[in-house]
Amino acid sequence: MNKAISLAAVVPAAGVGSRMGLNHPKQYLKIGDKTILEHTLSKLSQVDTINQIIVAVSDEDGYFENLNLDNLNVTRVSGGKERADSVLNALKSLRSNPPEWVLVHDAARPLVDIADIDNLISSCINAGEGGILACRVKDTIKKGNTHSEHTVPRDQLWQALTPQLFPYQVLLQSLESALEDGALITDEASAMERANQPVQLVCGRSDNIKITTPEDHALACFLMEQQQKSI
Ligand SMILES: Nc1ccn([C@@H]2O[C@H](COP(=O)(O)OP(=O)(O)OP(=O)(O)O)[C@@H](O)[C@H]2O)c(=O)n1
Ligand SMILES: C[C@](O)(CO)[C@H](O)COP(=O)(O)O
Repeated sequence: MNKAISLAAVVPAAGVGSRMGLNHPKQYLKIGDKTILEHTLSKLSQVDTINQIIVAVSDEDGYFENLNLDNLNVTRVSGGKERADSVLNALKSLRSNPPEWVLVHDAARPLVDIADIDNLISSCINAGEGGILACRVKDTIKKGNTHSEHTVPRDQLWQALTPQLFPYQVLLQSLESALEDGALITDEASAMERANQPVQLVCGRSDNIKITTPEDHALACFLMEQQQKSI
């Protein structure tokens, strides 16, 4: 259990899911009886340390209002063109009553383990610096486009996951500055690295997959079934 801290969760959920190839955003695909987004919000709502949940949703999204959020304390804000824009919009919405810390978690990662989230929060709060869930790569990694140029040494390679947890003001400033400069920001850690801020790598489960392509959805359905059996 983490001591009482001021921690807000931000859930970027404004993507179109183009790689999933559907006629609706992938976060509304079902896994069992709930949508991916409902699963993700339900997971975050079970983390005692999280005081509020801000979800960035496209203004054109007609699905969110039909979700069964079981009276979850969730606030909707507008998404943006890219994931980083959606996250920044959500961060700006917190300026009037800023939290100390903010945890950003992809809507598309419903399988996240609550124990991993608690571990990330403990690691960051105890160290006084931000960090991300990550897992070491398990395969041999090749560099190249359609032909292998060479094998990349993998002893220091990690796959970045979410949640990613950082001090709120520092993340807001770092992300705002990065986007103003036109930097390519695909996760919060890259904005923090750009600002020379520390980013801890906290080991997380590799089944915390981001549901991106059709085969990910099939795998997620199996994994969620296994997860629910173990509760
Ligand atoms: N403009 C965007 C783009 C993405 N996301 C969110 O960021 C998370 C990770 O992004 P990704 O997996 O790339 O989702 P999509 O952008 O929807 O997928 P694709 O790139 O295949 O279109 C998702 O929860 C997605 O909803 C967002 O909030 N706003
Ligand atoms: C944030 C992230 O999930 C970490 O791996 C990833 O960068 C999101 O990338 P995407 O292209 O927006 O899915």
